[in-house]
Amino acid sequence: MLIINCDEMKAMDSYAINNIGIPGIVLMENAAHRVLTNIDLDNTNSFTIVCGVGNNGGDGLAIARNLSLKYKEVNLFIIGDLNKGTQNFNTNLNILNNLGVKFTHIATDEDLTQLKDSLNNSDLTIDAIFGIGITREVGGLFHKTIDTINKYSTQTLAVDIPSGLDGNTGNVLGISIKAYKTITFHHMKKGLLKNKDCTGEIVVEDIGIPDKATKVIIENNNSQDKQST
Ligand SMILES: NC(=O)C1=CN([C@@H]2O[C@H](COP(=O)(O)OP(=O)(O)OC[C@H]3O[C@@H](n4cnc5c(N)ncnc54)[C@H](O)[C@@H]3O)[C@@H](O)[C@H]2O)[C@@H](O)CC1
Ligand SMILES: [K+]
Repeated sequence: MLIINCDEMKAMDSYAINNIGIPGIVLMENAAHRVLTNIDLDNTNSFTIVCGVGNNGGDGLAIARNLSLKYKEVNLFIIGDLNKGTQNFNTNLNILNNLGVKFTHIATDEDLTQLKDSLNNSDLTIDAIFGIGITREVGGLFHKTIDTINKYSTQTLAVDIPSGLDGNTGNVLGISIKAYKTITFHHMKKGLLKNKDCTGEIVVEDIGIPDKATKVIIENNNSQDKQST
């Protein structure tokens, strides 16, 4: 099994998008479908989905759409500055708006009460707050949101990486989602293997990034390592 770090994953995503020409939104849609195949949809009917405003959040929005198209009960929450959404996050949010799928923006502590009620009444929680793009310790309302999810969710499925976990080291950056299952994309990330307490079972899913992207990035890194020794 190939085990990679977050920078390598970002470089592979970028190579697939910019050099091979696969639009990021296609990878995002594939990611959403791969998450869905890991859910027992016959026995899971109500969902709380919590999204950040990066591409991990975009995955969460695509999952929300696909579930609502299957007539599942979806309670969608978004945390973060809505003016700073990534392009693919915004594309998915626009589709949801056009479909009339509503969301709650977690902007104050009071919004956590609604989150708590939703978590108490859902069969499954989907964590799409942060993935490989986490850059610092989790504080403030993000910290409280993750804490609320850990306290009230019956079971939480993490998209790519449990939010708050450092995908390279497995360290908890202040607080982390405790998932029963993590669906990670393309290849295993180093940090996931170091913190089973947060990841639960780990499943690696193919989202359509060609092997060529993996090979080019690994070869580049190997030749840089040789040059620096
Ligand atoms: N690059 C791509 O096109 C693809 C990305 N994918 C998904 O996108 C993820 C990576 O997306 P991004 O690079 O946008 O990063 P993330 O979505 O993981 O996180 C970035 C967002 O989190 C914020 N942030 C980071 N640390 C924070 C902290 N401690 N407190 C508060 N806010 C914080 C950033 O300001 C930014 O808004 C992957 O994990 C995967 O789930 C997949 O959709 C496949 C395609
Ligand atoms: K996540």
